[in-house]
Amino acid sequence: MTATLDIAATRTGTTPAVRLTGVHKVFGHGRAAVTALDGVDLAVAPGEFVCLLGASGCGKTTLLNLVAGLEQPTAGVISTRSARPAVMFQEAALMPWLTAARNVDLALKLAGQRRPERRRQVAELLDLVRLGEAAGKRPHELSGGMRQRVALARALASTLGTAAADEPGLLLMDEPFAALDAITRDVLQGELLRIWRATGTAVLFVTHDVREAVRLGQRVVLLSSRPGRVAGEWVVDGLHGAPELAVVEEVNARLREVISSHAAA
Ligand SMILES: Nc1ncnc2c1ncn2[C@@H]1O[C@H](COP(=O)(O)OP(=O)(O)OP(=O)(O)O)[C@@H](O)[C@H]1O
Repeated sequence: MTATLDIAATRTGTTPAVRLTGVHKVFGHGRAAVTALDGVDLAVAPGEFVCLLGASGCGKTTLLNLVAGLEQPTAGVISTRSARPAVMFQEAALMPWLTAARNVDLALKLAGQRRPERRRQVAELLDLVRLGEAAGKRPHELSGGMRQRVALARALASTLGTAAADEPGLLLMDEPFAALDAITRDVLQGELLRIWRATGTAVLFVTHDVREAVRLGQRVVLLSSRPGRVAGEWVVDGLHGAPELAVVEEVNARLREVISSHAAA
């Protein structure tokens, strides 16, 4: 979708935080081959918050894994400005034997930070996610929401200490709040927006929840299923109240269309 590329380019006049051009991904071979993504073009501007929305199995995680460098595209090009995109998943996956502070410290260490700076950075990152008081607790002593806060601090830590450290980074989030209860999810969505504004990082956020996508994103990109293609795009920046609800309705309607056309195929 050239429209997507143009939006990202004209917003900043600079290189996008990530750009996918004609990206295909096929798993397996022959009759067993599954085309997960089929010619996806997408760009996220530096500092932009983009939500990638789609039904289960449409290729959202595959796309994120490709951007993270965990998988290679079958065809097409992916370029990222940030040397180390940070990744956050549905499960916090913290080291259970390390405290919250040591989990964040480990990410800083792996990012090449020296010990004297790390102490200050750990404290700053835990403060940023409002967990300063819980620095000495181990994951089993924390609630699900608190564990995700640590995971967020760790993800942000992993973007520090690179050649591009002074540039705003890229945070890839794969349904990070899906396993949380509704109240905690609501709180963490607000926290994420605060942290995004404070850090200026670009965010590519995967969700299957239309309301979450419209609340969080400046732009919502809808993927169709099997194969995953960009099937719609909405600029939703700064919508509140009735306009926000109207867009939720519109995106829901398009999502239903995409799902039913796939079911009929
Ligand atoms: N490693 C793999 N090997 C084979 N097929 C795969 C692999 N990973 C993903 N797929 C297939 O690619 C398609 C897209 O999967 P993906 O996990 O990216 O979807 P998703 O939109 O993230 O789904 P969900 O919302 O359920 O997590 C699916 O048909 C899936 O079965």
